[in-house]
Amino acid sequence: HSPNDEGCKGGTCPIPSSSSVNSPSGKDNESCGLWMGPSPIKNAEEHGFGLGIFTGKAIAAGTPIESNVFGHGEILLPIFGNEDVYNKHPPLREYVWEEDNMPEVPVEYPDFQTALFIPGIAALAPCTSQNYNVQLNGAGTDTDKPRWSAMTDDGGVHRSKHPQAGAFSYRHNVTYVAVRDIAPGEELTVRCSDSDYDGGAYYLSRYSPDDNSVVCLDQNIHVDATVSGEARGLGIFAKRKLEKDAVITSTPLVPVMRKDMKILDPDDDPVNDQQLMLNYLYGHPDSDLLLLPVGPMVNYINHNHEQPNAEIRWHTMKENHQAGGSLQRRQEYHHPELFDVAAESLALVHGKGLMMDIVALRDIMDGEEILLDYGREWQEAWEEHKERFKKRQQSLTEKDIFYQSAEQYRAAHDDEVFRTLYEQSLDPYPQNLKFHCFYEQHDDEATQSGEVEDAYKKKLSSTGRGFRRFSWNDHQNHPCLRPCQIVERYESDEDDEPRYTVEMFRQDNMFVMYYCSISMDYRLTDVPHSDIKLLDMPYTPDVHQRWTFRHEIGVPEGFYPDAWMKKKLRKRNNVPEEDLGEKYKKKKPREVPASTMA
Ligand SMILES: C[S@@+](CC[C@H](N)C(=O)[O-])C[C@H]1O[C@@H](n2cnc3c(N)ncnc32)[C@H](O)[C@@H]1O
Repeated sequence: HSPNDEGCKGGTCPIPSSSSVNSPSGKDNESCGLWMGPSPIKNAEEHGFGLGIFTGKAIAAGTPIESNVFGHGEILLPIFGNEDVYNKHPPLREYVWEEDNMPEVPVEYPDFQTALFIPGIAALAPCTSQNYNVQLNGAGTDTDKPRWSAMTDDGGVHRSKHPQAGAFSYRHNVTYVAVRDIAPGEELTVRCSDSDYDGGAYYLSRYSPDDNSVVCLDQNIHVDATVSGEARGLGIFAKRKLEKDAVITSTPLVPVMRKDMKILDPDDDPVNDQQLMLNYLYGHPDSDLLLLPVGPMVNYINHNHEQPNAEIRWHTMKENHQAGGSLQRRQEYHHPELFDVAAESLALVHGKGLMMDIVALRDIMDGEEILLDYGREWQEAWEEHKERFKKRQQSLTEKDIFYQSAEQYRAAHDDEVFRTLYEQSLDPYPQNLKFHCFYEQHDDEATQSGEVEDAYKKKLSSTGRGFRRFSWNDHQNHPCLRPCQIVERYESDEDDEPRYTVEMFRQDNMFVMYYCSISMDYRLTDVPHSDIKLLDMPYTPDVHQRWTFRHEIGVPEGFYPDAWMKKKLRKRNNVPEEDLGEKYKKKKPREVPASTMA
């Protein structure tokens, strides 16, 4: 890339890697290892809008980013059963990934499409199919098999004992890994199927603590298991002494309408109809507008009603970075003029956003957990939830008491081989678990190549039934995940990993993504143990139960401007049509196209 004049305004210059300024031989930044700032790439490549993430220090190929910088990876918040995220293209669409990057997630909620939201790098960094410098852990080098990985960990809660069950995400520790050496100052770019822009090195030419269009991300905080009262899961901790009024971290916010957090209820299943994501959104009871933090690690911040040590405030921009100032609109994220826009209109605007700061209310000691007060409404809702939970505990069924999620089952039986159908008849698995196998869908291929066995063809034509048989080794890539049952187990000549013969049925098509459906029943041999997953049956995990807690985080009184509040008679201050920012819409595609996509 050649230097681009536009991108250099405001001191953020895309500089070719051969440049002597901030070149790959540049020195590590002493004060900041990872920062967030106006993205030269988004500006120069017209690739979405807003902030990017930059490394202050050299990163060697193979190094995990977030777990290195923050001590832990990001949270994963699936958005279950919300096709509007794709169809209506709200601003949230710019920040989510498609479900097939982690096919075990939509298995939980197969009736409607699921989107994957991971804050931080996954949400903010520009993505490209070539010359990216980081990719998600688990992605491997095989382009047809992204298989992102997240840790699943319920923090020790059980649905029969803990009111926290299902109220926070059990999926976390998602980390990007450098795919090549990355130089100090370089913008992080992530892998996806988008080829509009072909990657290459871009640098934010400076990081200055005085420039508040740039936020240092790792100076003040790290992530660890929460130690705060009734919170469970993870939390954010001070990694040095912070003075009263210090900005601990800042985050861009994405508007979400309250109604969009309602889940389409699948017909027969009594599931919670509020997204888990609601528990991570900020809002006011008298407003339909909710705000989703998309900056790194902020979604881990827990609540303390009596003794918070931090509060949220709107980010302020110094004069030279006020909207319309020296930054290009594509790079200017914080737009205070949105305070005058009505909630429903704001939730349609692309190309503009708002930032909030997490600010110390008092001096905070090194190692203290950062805690916000989620507000009185939240506290009351939580107390009510606990009461309801206690009542429910008096009438628990054995099913609830002895419930074991797939994660809990796996943790207890990690080193066991999988039992075959025959073995299961003597020693069954819990009823809420089901085997799923990765495979390569190849109906078309089989019919076209005439590969289908004669016997099978005959059987199929006479009865319309029968198994299509093949070896798992016939294909290299296995992006599809389907329910399967285990027929046989045997040793392999190649390694110590057991192999299995499994069967998959057409009738299970309704539980899988459409392009993974099969038109005949399959019998696969040689399936390796590592490509078979014991997963929760649809709608059974804690997060989908009606009794789980759902409530947004309350913003302090006065935080929301008047224009965002529900009022019967208020003159709407709508954004003019031409300012909805259509050109800033950026599709966040799947990481790589599944080979079986039509
Ligand atoms: C923004 S998340 C906080 C991060 C969460 N600990 C995690 O690991 O994902 C908010 C949710 O965490 C839980 N939580 C946070 N603080 C809590 C508290 N003081 N008491 C009970 N639950 C809390 C609630 O389930 C709440 O809806």
